[in-house]
Amino acid sequence: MILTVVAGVITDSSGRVLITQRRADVPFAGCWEFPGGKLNPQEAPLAGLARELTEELGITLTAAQPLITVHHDNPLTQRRLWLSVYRVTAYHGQPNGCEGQPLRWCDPQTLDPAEFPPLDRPVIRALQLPNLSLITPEPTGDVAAFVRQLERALQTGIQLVQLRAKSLTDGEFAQLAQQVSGMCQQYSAQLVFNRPLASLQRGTFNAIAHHGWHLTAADLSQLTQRPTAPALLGVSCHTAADLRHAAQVEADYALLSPVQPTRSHPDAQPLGWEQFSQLVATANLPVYALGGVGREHLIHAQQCGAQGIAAIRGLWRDQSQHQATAA
Ligand SMILES: Nc1nc2c([nH]c(=O)n2[C@@H]2O[C@H](COP(=O)(O)OP(=O)(O)OP(=O)(O)O)[C@@H](O)[C@H]2O)c(=O)[nH]1
Repeated sequence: MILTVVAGVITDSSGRVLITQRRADVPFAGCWEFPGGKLNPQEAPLAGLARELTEELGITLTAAQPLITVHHDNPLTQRRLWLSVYRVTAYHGQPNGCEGQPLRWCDPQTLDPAEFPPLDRPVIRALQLPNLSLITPEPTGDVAAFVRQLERALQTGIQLVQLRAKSLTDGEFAQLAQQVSGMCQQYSAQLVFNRPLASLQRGTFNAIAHHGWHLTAADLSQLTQRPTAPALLGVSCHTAADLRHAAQVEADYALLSPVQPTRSHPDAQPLGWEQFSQLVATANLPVYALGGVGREHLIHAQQCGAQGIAAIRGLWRDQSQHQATAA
C-alpha cells in the first residue's frame, strides 16, 4: 500500500522556518514536523497541501515549489510512505496552531533531526544546503592566484565548496586547505575535502577547522556506515546503486553525474535530464546535478527534483570573467 503525505516549509522574513509538534496520541508523538498530512484519495498534492495548511494553521496557500520527496518502506505493514515537501512561497493569513499544536519558528541550521521523524532527516539537510556547489579546479602552481579566484567565486554567493586537488600530496593539500578554510569561514561557506577515504579516516586533516568530507563513488562503496567524523558528508554517485548506498550510509547529499557531456570526463556516458530526474525521484537525499551544467541549468535541475547544481568550470569564474578572458 502507498501512503502519500504532503508537508510545507513556511519561512518568515528572517529565514526562520515553521515547525509544529505532533500530538501525544499519534505515531512519533511529541516529535516536531513540517505542517501537512495525508492526501485524500484522488487529491492533487498542492490541493492537499493547501487543505492541510488551512486545517492545521488557518492560512491560505497561494504558491509553493517542490523541495524534496523522500520515502520509507515498512516491511511489517508492507506500506510505502512518500513524503513530498514543498517550500511555501506565498500565503495569506497568520499561522496559528488550529488543532492546539505547539508551533516554533527556527533557523534551519539549528534544526535537530533527532527531534523529527527519521524520514525528515534529508528534508532538514535540503533546507540547510545551498543550491550551488562549487568544485575547485586542480590548482596549478600559483596558489595565491587560486585562492584569489576562490574568493571571487565566494563573492558571487557560493556557499558550498568542495576542495578537490588530486595532484597534491596530503601535506600540500593540508597547506592549501588551511588557507581555503579561513576564506570559506569568512564568507560563511561550508567546505568539504575531496581526499582518499584512508587519509580522511586517519585524521590527516583534523587540525583544519570546520570541514566536511567528499567521497568518490569508489570510496563510498567501501563504507558500511556513516563515518562519525565529518559534520557534512557529500558523495559522488553515478548509478541508482550508488544513490541507494549513499542514503544507507546517511550521506548528507550526493552529486549525480554526468548529466550532460563534460570536458573533465569525456568518455563517460551522460545520463541526460530524464534519467537524472528518475534517479533523483527515489534517491532519499538531496542531489546536485553535475557534469556539463552551470548556473543557467539551476532552475531546470530543480524542476527535475535536484537540490541544485554542482560544477567546476560553471561556477569557478562567473560569466563576466569568462567573457573578459575570452575577449
Ligand atoms: N506532516 C508531516 N508528516 C510527516 C513528516 N515526517 C514524517 O515522517 N511524517 C509522517 O507522515 C504521516 C502523516 O500522517 P498524519 O497522521 O500526521 O497525517 P494527517 O494530518 O492527515 O492526520 P490524520 O490521519 O489524523 O488526519 C505520519 O506517518 C508522519 O509520521 C513531516 O515532516 N510532516
